[in-house]
Amino acid sequence: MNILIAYTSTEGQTRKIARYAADYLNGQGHSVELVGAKDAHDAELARFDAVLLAGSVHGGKYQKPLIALAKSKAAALAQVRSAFLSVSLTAAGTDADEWAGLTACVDRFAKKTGWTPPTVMHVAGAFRFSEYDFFKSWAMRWIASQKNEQVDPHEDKEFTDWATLKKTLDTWLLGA
Ligand SMILES: Cc1cc2nc3c(=O)[nH]c(=O)nc-3n(C[C@H](O)[C@H](O)[C@H](O)COP(=O)(O)O)c2cc1C
Repeated sequence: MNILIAYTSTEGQTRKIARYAADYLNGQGHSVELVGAKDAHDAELARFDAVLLAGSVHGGKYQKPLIALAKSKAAALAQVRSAFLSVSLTAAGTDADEWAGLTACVDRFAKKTGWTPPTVMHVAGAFRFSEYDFFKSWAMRWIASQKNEQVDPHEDKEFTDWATLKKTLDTWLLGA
Protein backbone atom coordinates (compact mmCIF):
# COMPACT_ATOMS: atom_id res chain seq x y z
CA MET A 1 0.00 0.00 0.00
CA ASN A 2 0.95 3.62 -0.52
CA ILE A 3 0.79 5.36 2.88
CA LEU A 4 1.20 8.99 3.92
CA ILE A 5 2.16 9.85 7.50
CA ALA A 6 2.00 13.56 8.37
CA TYR A 7 2.85 14.68 11.89
CA THR A 8 3.49 17.53 14.29
CA SER A 9 5.70 17.23 17.34
CA THR A 10 6.61 19.82 19.96
CA GLU A 11 9.28 17.97 21.93
CA GLY A 12 10.08 15.17 19.49
CA GLN A 13 8.24 12.09 20.78
CA THR A 14 5.55 12.14 18.07
CA ARG A 15 8.33 12.54 15.47
CA LYS A 16 9.98 9.44 16.91
CA ILE A 17 6.66 7.55 16.87
CA ALA A 18 5.86 8.65 13.31
CA ARG A 19 9.33 7.54 12.14
CA TYR A 20 8.94 4.23 13.93
CA ALA A 21 5.54 3.69 12.27
CA ALA A 22 7.03 4.59 8.86
CA ASP A 23 9.97 2.20 9.32
CA TYR A 24 7.70 -0.58 10.55
CA LEU A 25 5.22 -0.21 7.68
CA ASN A 26 8.10 -0.01 5.19
CA GLY A 27 9.42 -3.25 6.60
CA GLN A 28 5.97 -4.77 6.04
CA GLY A 29 6.33 -4.03 2.33
CA HIS A 30 4.38 -0.77 2.18
CA SER A 31 5.59 2.40 0.52
CA VAL A 32 5.53 5.18 3.12
CA GLU A 33 5.93 8.93 2.76
CA LEU A 34 6.71 10.66 6.08
CA VAL A 35 6.31 14.45 6.25
CA GLY A 36 5.89 17.22 8.78
CA ALA A 37 2.31 18.56 8.68
CA LYS A 38 3.50 21.96 7.42
CA ASP A 39 4.99 20.30 4.35
CA ALA A 40 1.98 18.11 3.58
CA HIS A 41 -0.37 20.74 2.16
CA ASP A 42 0.50 20.02 -1.45
CA ALA A 43 0.18 16.24 -0.99
CA GLU A 44 -2.45 14.76 -3.28
CA LEU A 45 -4.27 12.42 -0.88
CA ALA A 46 -5.94 10.50 -3.70
CA ARG A 47 -2.45 9.12 -4.49
CA PHE A 48 -2.45 7.23 -1.17
CA ASP A 49 -4.28 4.12 0.00
CA ALA A 50 -4.06 5.23 3.62
CA VAL A 51 -3.27 8.45 5.50
CA LEU A 52 -2.17 8.76 9.11
CA LEU A 53 -2.14 12.15 10.84
CA ALA A 54 -0.21 12.28 14.12
CA GLY A 55 0.10 14.98 16.76
CA SER A 56 0.48 15.44 20.50
CA VAL A 57 -1.59 17.02 23.24
CA HIS A 58 -0.34 20.13 25.01
CA GLY A 59 -2.73 21.85 27.39
CA GLY A 60 -5.63 19.91 25.91
CA LYS A 61 -4.88 20.91 22.32
CA TYR A 62 -3.14 19.55 19.24
CA GLN A 63 -0.60 21.59 17.28
CA LYS A 64 -1.96 24.27 14.97
CA PRO A 65 -0.20 23.04 11.79
CA LEU A 66 -1.91 19.65 12.22
CA ILE A 67 -5.30 21.30 12.72
CA ALA A 68 -4.69 23.43 9.62
CA LEU A 69 -3.74 20.38 7.56
CA ALA A 70 -6.71 18.28 8.70
CA LYS A 71 -9.03 21.19 8.03
CA SER A 72 -7.75 21.84 4.53
CA LYS A 73 -7.81 18.11 3.69
CA ALA A 74 -11.04 17.12 5.50
CA ALA A 75 -12.94 16.27 2.30
CA ALA A 76 -10.02 14.27 0.84
CA LEU A 77 -9.44 12.47 4.15
CA ALA A 78 -13.05 11.27 4.06
CA GLN A 79 -12.33 9.56 0.71
CA VAL A 80 -9.36 7.53 1.91
CA ARG A 81 -8.55 5.07 4.71
CA SER A 82 -7.46 7.47 7.45
CA ALA A 83 -6.53 7.50 11.11
CA PHE A 84 -5.52 9.98 13.78
CA LEU A 85 -2.63 9.09 16.08
CA SER A 86 -2.85 11.10 19.28
CA VAL A 87 0.20 11.18 21.59
CA SER A 88 -0.31 12.16 25.22
CA LEU A 89 0.73 11.33 28.75
CA THR A 90 -2.89 10.60 29.65
CA ALA A 91 -2.68 7.56 27.36
CA ALA A 92 0.01 6.15 29.66
CA GLY A 93 -2.49 5.81 32.49
CA THR A 94 -5.92 4.50 33.33
CA ASP A 95 -7.55 7.47 35.08
CA ALA A 96 -11.15 7.60 33.79
CA ASP A 97 -11.50 11.38 34.20
CA GLU A 98 -8.25 12.01 32.33
CA TRP A 99 -9.36 9.67 29.55
CA ALA A 100 -12.68 11.53 29.32
CA GLY A 101 -10.67 14.75 28.95
CA LEU A 102 -8.55 13.16 26.23
CA THR A 103 -11.63 12.03 24.33
CA ALA A 104 -12.94 15.59 24.57
CA CYS A 105 -9.64 16.83 23.02
CA VAL A 106 -10.18 14.53 20.03
CA ASP A 107 -13.81 15.66 19.75
CA ARG A 108 -12.72 19.31 19.71
CA PHE A 109 -10.10 18.49 17.08
CA ALA A 110 -12.79 16.82 14.91
CA LYS A 111 -15.13 19.77 15.33
CA LYS A 112 -12.44 22.32 14.49
CA THR A 113 -11.17 20.48 11.44
CA GLY A 114 -14.35 18.96 10.04
CA TRP A 115 -12.54 15.62 9.88
CA THR A 116 -13.91 12.89 12.15
CA PRO A 117 -11.17 10.27 12.14
CA PRO A 118 -12.70 6.80 11.69
CA THR A 119 -9.79 5.37 13.69
CA VAL A 120 -8.13 7.07 16.65
CA MET A 121 -4.91 5.58 18.01
CA HIS A 122 -4.05 6.78 21.50
CA VAL A 123 -0.33 6.39 22.09
CA ALA A 124 1.51 7.16 25.32
CA GLY A 125 4.22 9.81 24.94
CA ALA A 126 7.13 10.81 27.12
CA PHE A 127 8.51 13.27 29.62
CA ARG A 128 11.27 14.93 27.62
CA PHE A 129 13.12 17.01 30.17
CA SER A 130 16.01 17.38 27.73
CA GLU A 131 13.68 19.53 25.57
CA TYR A 132 11.97 21.58 28.30
CA ASP A 133 12.88 25.08 29.40
CA PHE A 134 12.92 25.91 33.12
CA PHE A 135 9.19 26.60 33.35
CA LYS A 136 8.09 23.56 31.36
CA SER A 137 10.39 21.39 33.42
CA TRP A 138 8.89 22.76 36.62
CA ALA A 139 5.33 22.25 35.34
CA MET A 140 6.02 18.71 34.15
CA ARG A 141 7.63 17.77 37.46
CA TRP A 142 4.48 19.00 39.16
CA ILE A 143 2.30 16.96 36.77
CA ALA A 144 4.46 13.90 37.43
CA SER A 145 4.05 14.36 41.17
CA GLN A 146 0.24 14.56 40.73
CA LYS A 147 0.41 11.23 38.92
CA ASN A 148 2.69 9.72 41.57
CA GLU A 149 5.22 9.26 38.80
CA GLN A 150 8.90 9.22 39.81
CA VAL A 151 10.87 11.39 37.40
CA ASP A 152 14.44 12.63 37.32
CA PRO A 153 14.61 16.04 35.60
CA HIS A 154 17.99 15.04 34.19
CA GLU A 155 16.49 12.08 32.37
CA ASP A 156 13.74 11.64 29.78
CA LYS A 157 11.11 9.04 30.54
CA GLU A 158 9.31 7.25 27.74
CA PHE A 159 5.96 5.47 28.06
CA THR A 160 5.39 4.56 24.40
CA ASP A 161 4.48 0.91 23.96
CA TRP A 162 6.14 0.04 20.65
CA ALA A 163 4.81 -3.52 20.39
CA THR A 164 1.22 -2.33 20.84
CA LEU A 165 1.78 0.43 18.28
CA LYS A 166 2.77 -2.18 15.68
CA LYS A 167 -0.37 -4.21 16.42
CA THR A 168 -2.53 -1.07 16.22
CA LEU A 169 -1.07 -0.22 12.81
CA ASP A 170 -1.63 -3.79 11.60
CA THR A 171 -5.27 -3.69 12.74
CA TRP A 172 -5.80 -0.36 10.98
CA LEU A 173 -4.54 -1.69 7.66
CA LEU A 174 -6.17 -5.09 8.00
CA GLY A 175 -8.76 -5.82 5.37
CA ALA A 176 -7.40 -3.19 3.00
C1 LIG B 1 3.55 21.90 28.29
C2 LIG B 1 2.97 20.53 28.14
C3 LIG B 1 1.60 20.33 28.22
C4 LIG B 1 1.06 19.05 28.10
N1 LIG B 1 -0.30 18.89 28.20
C5 LIG B 1 -0.81 17.64 28.16
C6 LIG B 1 -2.21 17.44 28.31
O1 LIG B 1 -3.00 18.38 28.42
N2 LIG B 1 -2.68 16.16 28.31
C7 LIG B 1 -1.84 15.08 28.17
O2 LIG B 1 -2.30 13.95 28.22
N3 LIG B 1 -0.50 15.24 27.99
C8 LIG B 1 0.02 16.49 27.98
N4 LIG B 1 1.36 16.68 27.80
C9 LIG B 1 2.21 15.51 27.52
C10 LIG B 1 2.58 15.40 26.03
O3 LIG B 1 1.44 15.08 25.25
C11 LIG B 1 3.66 14.32 25.90
O4 LIG B 1 4.81 14.76 26.58
C12 LIG B 1 3.99 13.97 24.46
O5 LIG B 1 4.97 12.94 24.47
C13 LIG B 1 4.51 15.18 23.69
O6 LIG B 1 4.74 14.79 22.35
P1 LIG B 1 5.79 15.58 21.43
O7 LIG B 1 7.16 15.32 22.04
O8 LIG B 1 5.66 14.96 20.10
O9 LIG B 1 5.41 17.01 21.46
C14 LIG B 1 1.92 17.93 27.89
C15 LIG B 1 3.30 18.14 27.78
C16 LIG B 1 3.83 19.41 27.90
C17 LIG B 1 5.32 19.60 27.79
